Amino acid sequence: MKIAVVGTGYVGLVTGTCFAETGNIVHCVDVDEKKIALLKKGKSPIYEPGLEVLLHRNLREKRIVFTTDLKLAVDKSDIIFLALPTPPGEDGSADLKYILEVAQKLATIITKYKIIVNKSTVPVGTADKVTAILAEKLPRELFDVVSNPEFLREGIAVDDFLKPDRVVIGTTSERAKTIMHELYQPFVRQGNPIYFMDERSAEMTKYVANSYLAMRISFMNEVANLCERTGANVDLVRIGIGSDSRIGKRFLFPGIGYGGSCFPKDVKALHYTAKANKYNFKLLDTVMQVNAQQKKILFQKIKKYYKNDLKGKQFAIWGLSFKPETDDIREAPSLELIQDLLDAEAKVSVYDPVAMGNVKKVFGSKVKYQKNQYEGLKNADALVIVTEWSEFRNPDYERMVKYLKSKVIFDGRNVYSLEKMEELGFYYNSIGRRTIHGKQ
Ligand SMILES: NC(=O)C1=CN([C@@H]2O[C@H](COP(=O)(O)OP(=O)(O)OC[C@H]3O[C@@H](n4cnc5c(N)ncnc54)[C@H](O)[C@@H]3O)[C@@H](O)[C@H]2O)C=CC1
Ligand SMILES: O=C(O)[C@H]1O[C@H](OP(=O)(O)OP(=O)(O)OC[C@H]2O[C@@H](n3ccc(=O)[nH]c3=O)[C@H](O)[C@@H]2O)[C@H](O)[C@@H](O)[C@@H]1O
Repeated sequence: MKIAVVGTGYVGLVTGTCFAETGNIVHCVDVDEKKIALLKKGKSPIYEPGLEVLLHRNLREKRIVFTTDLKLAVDKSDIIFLALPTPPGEDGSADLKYILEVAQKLATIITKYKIIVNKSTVPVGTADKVTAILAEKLPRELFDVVSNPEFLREGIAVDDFLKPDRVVIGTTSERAKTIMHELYQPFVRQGNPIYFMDERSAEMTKYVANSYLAMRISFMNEVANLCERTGANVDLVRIGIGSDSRIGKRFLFPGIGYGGSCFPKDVKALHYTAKANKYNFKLLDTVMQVNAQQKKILFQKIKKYYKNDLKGKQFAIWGLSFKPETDDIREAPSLELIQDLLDAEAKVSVYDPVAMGNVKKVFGSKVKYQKNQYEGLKNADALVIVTEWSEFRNPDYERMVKYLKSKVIFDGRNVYSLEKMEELGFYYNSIGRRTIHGKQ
């Protein structure tokens, strides 16, 4: 099949590459010339495990083409995916300007039947808005607008796209349904379902999935805070409840709040949709409040330990991205923590396997960037673990003990067992578990 993907960010690039991988001819379009130049050379502008291998293969086989020319891509394709940003506006609503601008352009380019697919996360009613824009200039039989939300996670995006738990397709057009069904067949061969529904329900499904997951995290963060106050261990509670198949084991990890480009913005956007429809969605308010509070939890623990005097104290931070296996720092808890530490006149040195370049763009020379995880520990008053990268899980404890000025760890991700920390004599303060006071 012939496909265009407009927008080559996290979603567009993975979508385009995976469609090419199943034999389709894909034209990927972006307005960012630098990105397109890199991609033409087979270099991914984002860190996403496994992506570059597929990119190289499909470039070599000429199944994927990168261009800044929207008309060329549309002329060569039958299905046009929109994988454009939908950032939050001032009021929390999803800003649709990128989608609607491209829809205006498509209305002047399309000359034969095309399916326009909203891959971006867009509020209920967006398919109707795009349809209305196209219908101003085009006869109705020349296009269908489909909602096909994406559920991939960064860091495991290729796998998620190639083997989705389900594919959701919102369309009431039989013609579009048949084509979309054929396109997605290679991805659901293991028996995972394609759910066809109307456009509005598909649009709503995406926001509800993200908001529900965000709610689970906020719920577990509150449980963790209560566990700390009652002497229970949240990790044991998590295992205890997760084995109930009605609850499930996944996405119950407490931490320092959800970040990333999607949960924060999508919860806000659903909240806005509720408000716009005169519905007071109380749970969503709480999900956001709890998350904002949880993002401060490590800083509060640190402040308490040092009795509010952080001036001149030196902290080594491990992990900056909003989660492991990505260089994405959008809404990452690390950013807020670093800013709070700097405001308190502490010294901060950081290490992350892939996200340091992005953090440098935010903090410049205000913090020290270390070439490995141990360097920053030299003379540091404490280690602070913010992102649970695998390489932090089984570290060289001897070096840690040797380098750190004091054996103090604040762990926002429960990376170490309490027994190990006790054995090594660390002061160890984690989330939802008792504090180990250690031997200094
Ligand atoms: N990042 C993620 O893991 C997921 C994101 N989504 C949704 O997918 C959408 C896209 O998200 P990301 O890929 O993360 O965004 P992104 O910001 O990484 O990529 C968007 C791309 O669109 C390009 N662009 C902007 N205007 C353009 C135009 N007029 N023509 C062509 N290209 C243009 C930008 O240059 C950029 O490369 C959002 O609605 C997001 O909520 C959905 C599922 C997962
Ligand atoms: O719409 C999107 O963009 C995507 O948003 C999330 O994916 P992503 O943001 O890549 O990352 P997640 O793995 O969901 O993690 C989000 C945040 O929640 C936190 N988290 C996750 C799981 C958990 O148990 N506890 C927890 O605190 C992570 O640390 C991270 O900050 C969803 O999981 C995807 O299904 C969705 O497609």
